[in-house]
Amino acid sequence: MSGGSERSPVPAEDDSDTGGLDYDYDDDEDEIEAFAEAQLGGEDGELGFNDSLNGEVKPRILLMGLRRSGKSSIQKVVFHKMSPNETLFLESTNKICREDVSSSSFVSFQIWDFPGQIDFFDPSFDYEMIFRGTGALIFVIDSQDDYVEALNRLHLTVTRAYQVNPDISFEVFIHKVDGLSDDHKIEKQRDIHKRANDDLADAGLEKIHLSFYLTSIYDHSIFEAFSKVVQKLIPQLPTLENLLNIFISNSGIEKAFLFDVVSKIYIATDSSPVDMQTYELCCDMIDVVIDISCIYGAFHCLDLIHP
Ligand SMILES: Nc1nc2c(ncn2[C@@H]2O[C@H](COP(=O)(O)OP(=O)(O)OP(=O)(O)O)[C@@H](O)[C@H]2O)c(=O)[nH]1
Repeated sequence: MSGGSERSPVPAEDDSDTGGLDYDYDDDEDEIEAFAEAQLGGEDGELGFNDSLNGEVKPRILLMGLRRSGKSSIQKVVFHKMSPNETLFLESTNKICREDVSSSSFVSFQIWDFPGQIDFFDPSFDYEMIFRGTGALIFVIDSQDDYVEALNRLHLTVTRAYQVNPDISFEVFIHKVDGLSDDHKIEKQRDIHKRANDDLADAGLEKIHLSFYLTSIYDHSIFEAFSKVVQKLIPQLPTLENLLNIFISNSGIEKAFLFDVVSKIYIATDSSPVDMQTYELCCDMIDVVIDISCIYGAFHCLDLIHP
């Protein structure tokens, strides 16, 4: 997670990095900080999440997990095009960061990035307010670390969140799997899946559904996983899938994705299974398009329009 001072809106010139594509990252860090201080300090419990967010309600995605599990790296790599190696220099975050992601009518949500060390179950911290407006909760587990504590924390987080809002999608990212062999990955996933579900069953909460993903910022797995999380927040998904089915059956095209170009999240695909290699190929092609449009694209067009 980046230090709080680094979480500033993307500067204007960054538009050129995306070929002038419109991407609105709107950080209201001061508001969040004020909220967190108010909540954690217990001095001003009246400041609520929705009060400070200029009235607009977007689906909220929470990024939670222990310290150094990789939450901020995920956000930076997926939404800020940071190179994975640069995340090595990210500082630990000590406050909640909210980010608005609005690049199209389908991709419009907020990401709330929680510092690992925060005790949001502190009685003075209004977690009900947090979970009430949440669409998806991503819990990040560092697969290269001992995950017993992470699983305890996952259980606590999920059960509390479910009590407040049973409609939340619970997504578990078994993260940093780049350091593991294929066999080891499957083994870890199986173990984490079993332990997490056993914990829920012991608490009589087997109706809570957890989705698991093996992720790494060093390959496309993080983009694929985030795509699936975001898709669950898009009410028009069945319609989009149908349209893509019609498209491939009438065009002879093998596979179709509807992409959010800037983040490389795919918003929908036809109903045939997703093959990682095809997805990666499409992502690479998008990078080429972005690079070329940076050189020849909208930026220069704007020069022509407004000389
Ligand atoms: N190998 C590997 N390292 C990763 C991956 N994702 C993140 N990291 C590294 O994990 C470290 C911690 O990442 P952060 O993003 O700062 O973790 P965080 O969960 O935001 O940490 P806090 O701010 O303390 O809560 C950094 O050194 C990252 O480079 C990954 O997929 N694979």
